[in-house]
Amino acid sequence: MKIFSAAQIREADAYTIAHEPVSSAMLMERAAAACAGWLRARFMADTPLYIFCGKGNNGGDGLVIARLLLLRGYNVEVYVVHNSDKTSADRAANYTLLEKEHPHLLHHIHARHDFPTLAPGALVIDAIFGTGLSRPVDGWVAGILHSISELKDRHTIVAIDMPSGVMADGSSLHAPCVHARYTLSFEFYKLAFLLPENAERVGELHILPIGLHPTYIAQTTTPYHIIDEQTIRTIYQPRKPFSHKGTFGHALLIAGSFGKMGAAVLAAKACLRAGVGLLTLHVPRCGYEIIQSTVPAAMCVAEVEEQYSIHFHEGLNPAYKCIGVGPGIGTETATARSLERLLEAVKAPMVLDADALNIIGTYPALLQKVPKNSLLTPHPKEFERLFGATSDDFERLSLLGKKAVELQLYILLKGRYTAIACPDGAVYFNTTGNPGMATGGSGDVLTGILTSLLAQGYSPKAAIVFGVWLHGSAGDQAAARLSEEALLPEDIIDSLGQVFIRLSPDKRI
Ligand SMILES: NC(=O)C1=CN([C@@H]2O[C@H](COP(=O)(O)OP(=O)(O)OC[C@H]3O[C@@H](n4cnc5c(N)ncnc54)[C@H](OP(=O)(O)O)[C@@H]3O)[C@@H](O)[C@H]2O)[C@@H](O)CC1
Ligand SMILES: [K+]
Repeated sequence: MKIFSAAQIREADAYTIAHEPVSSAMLMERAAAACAGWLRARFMADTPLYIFCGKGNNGGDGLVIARLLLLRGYNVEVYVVHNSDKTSADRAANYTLLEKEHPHLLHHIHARHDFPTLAPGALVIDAIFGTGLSRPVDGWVAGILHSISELKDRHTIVAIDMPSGVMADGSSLHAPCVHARYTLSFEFYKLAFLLPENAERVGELHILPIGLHPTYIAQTTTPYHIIDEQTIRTIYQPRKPFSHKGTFGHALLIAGSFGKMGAAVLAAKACLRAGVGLLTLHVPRCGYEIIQSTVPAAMCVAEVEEQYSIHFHEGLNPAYKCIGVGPGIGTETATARSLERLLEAVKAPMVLDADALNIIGTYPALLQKVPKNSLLTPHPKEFERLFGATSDDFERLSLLGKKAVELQLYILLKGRYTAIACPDGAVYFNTTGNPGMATGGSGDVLTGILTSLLAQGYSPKAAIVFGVWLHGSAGDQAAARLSEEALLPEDIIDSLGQVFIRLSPDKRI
């Protein structure tokens, strides 16, 4: 699913009006009807409802929502926020319509002291600004956004299309914004919704389809995409009946050290469950019995070195189709030296995570030695160590994209919506996964999955997009069974099977 900019959304709007028998007023009606339907399904007609409307089309949506809910007997008051002397035509027409039928329900806000006192338990609809916001809000209008946000703990705030004050395509980190409990947005995710700095403002996000023209959507390019199940189904390759273990590749995982063998065990189990044909683990001496007894399906190469692996660049089996390195290996100087030699020796794309990334953070010259098209999986702190600090999430996203192109690597940035930046400039956001997965070990599971998919012959782009989605989906399956609180990385591994079954329904017994 594509993520469009505010300008492209306006074009989609205009294209739909030009190519379908629908006027801009009808499109507004459609958008408002989708919101009214959503609200009616969740809130009773006697809920006191306050709708704050701006002077643009977002305000127009608010006025139509008011009219539609009044028709259903809802208890509505409308407050027009006079943020501008100008108004849009569709908004003006809907204002006239409402004024004719319900003049006593219309109120006007020209200053902060015009803000009303709300009845207890009220529902507040924020339809002040949407995708047309062109600059940070200031003055008394900023005060109104503030007054709405202050209601958050006592009232339910629902933002229409965007929480007012949030810019669709740029940072509004320090700008006054409405903090909504729910955001009902039309047709597309907006880039701003996917970045952590807006999490508290957007609240629970619902995307409501309003039938924008499919041709415009298909023809228009954007670097930003949401990973959806439809895309995953085109990537996933079900197994053929005459397959054998050689068909699914031989992976090497370099993981674990004294006190961190759990990382190796988790990565190994995930690698196997994600379908690799053969798996070898390279561990220090202290890990040998652990691996042999907990992951019997894997082969194990143990070093003479007791606590840390420092010779993993030596004697690499040419049969390895993919090497994953990092979980729990530690950051000893000798380990770093071995990593450098490994990076010099290997030409095929690898998976680098955790301590491998921390080592590269300490010796940044190593970045240039990472084989092209490798997968790097930093969390935000590791990302900062690798590429430096940024002042907001938009700047960080742009740095992520820039580095992926410059270094010709796939770099993902872990988060609620993990972002995957590709060497061709595309960025994919993943929506699967849940806060239960924010546990030590969850990243090791991802490393195992990615190494497995690369070894099986998935292209680096297919492997990272599929792998991140799979990891999140398995986490969601596990959380549904066990709760987010009780979720352990092992449960993500155990749920991988259910996700594969979901992808290939014909395999169900
Ligand atoms: N295709 C779709 O998805 C559909 C979209 N639809 C809806 O249209 C919405 C977009 O409408 P839009 O373009 O009229 O812009 P909108 O968000 O109402 O803001 C414009 C107002 O903001 C003002 N303003 C701006 N910055 C300001 C500031 N800093 N401080 C103060 N004022 C500021 C600006 O004032 P001006 O700059 O003119 O003085 C003007 O009054 C979209 O979000 C969705 O809700 C549906 O109806 C149909 C299908
Ligand atoms: K809004």
